[in-house]
Amino acid sequence: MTAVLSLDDLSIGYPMRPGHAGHVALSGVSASLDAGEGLILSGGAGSGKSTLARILSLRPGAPARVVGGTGSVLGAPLRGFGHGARKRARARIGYLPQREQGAILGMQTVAAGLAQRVRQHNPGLDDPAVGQRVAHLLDDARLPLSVLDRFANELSSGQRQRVGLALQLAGDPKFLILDEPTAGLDPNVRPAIAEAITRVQAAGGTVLLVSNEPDLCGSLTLPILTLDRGTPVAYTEGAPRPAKPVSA
Ligand SMILES: Nc1ncnc2c1ncn2[C@@H]1O[C@H](COP(=O)(O)OP(=O)(O)OP(=O)(O)O)[C@@H](O)[C@H]1O
Repeated sequence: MTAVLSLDDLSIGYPMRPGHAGHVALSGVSASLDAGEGLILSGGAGSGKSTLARILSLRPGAPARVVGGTGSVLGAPLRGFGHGARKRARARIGYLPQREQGAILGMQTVAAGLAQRVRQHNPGLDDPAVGQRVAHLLDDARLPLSVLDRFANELSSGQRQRVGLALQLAGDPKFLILDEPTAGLDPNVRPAIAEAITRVQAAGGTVLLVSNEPDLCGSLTLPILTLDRGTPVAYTEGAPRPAKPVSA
């Protein structure tokens, strides 16, 4: 079985640009995650967490580049040829970046934004089925139905983050990347995030969570990779996941 995430001595750098010297933001990162597994990335400010999360999302236009080692996500190589494979893999990756809350819906209401995302991933669904899926997504993100006709600027920042989560869950991601999803937000966001992680893993998806928040990380059973100034410095095994109950 191919690993969902495979990193071997990966280094990532920001290229030189006018007025800014290039620099290596991350080096020597190795990791492997199979379907259903997860990892927490922790570390201080500037340790390289968001840089790694962004590269692994395969979103185009990242300012950073892989400058050493090798890596792949959902079978797509992180560097070199493989644009087609990266595009296919990207469609199966959910990525909730840090601080991008304002732009999540464009000029649409929550209902329209979620329905659009559901249709993108399931072109054959009829309107009632799309509506049902949207209602499920709201439930999964612990949002009330009353947010459906709101625009992003009419939501609290915690609600916006949960809408961002629902948008990423709409495609049933095989790999879900959450970058500091609870930082600075109201405590209602935490259970929505923790439940989403557990649900994605239970469905066979893989999760990368960037977080330093003890309450969130402690509520999960995931291993923790700690970075310090661009270098991995510690790895803590996760707690064993509870066995599934055996039905008689
Ligand atoms: N667009 C950029 N251009 C050049 N350097 C950058 C850019 N973005 C981040 N860096 C640098 O890369 C390094 C890692 O930054 P990164 O944002 O990945 O760290 P982080 O661990 O996510 O920090 P935080 O917890 O503050 O979000 C830092 O030295 C940072 O200054």
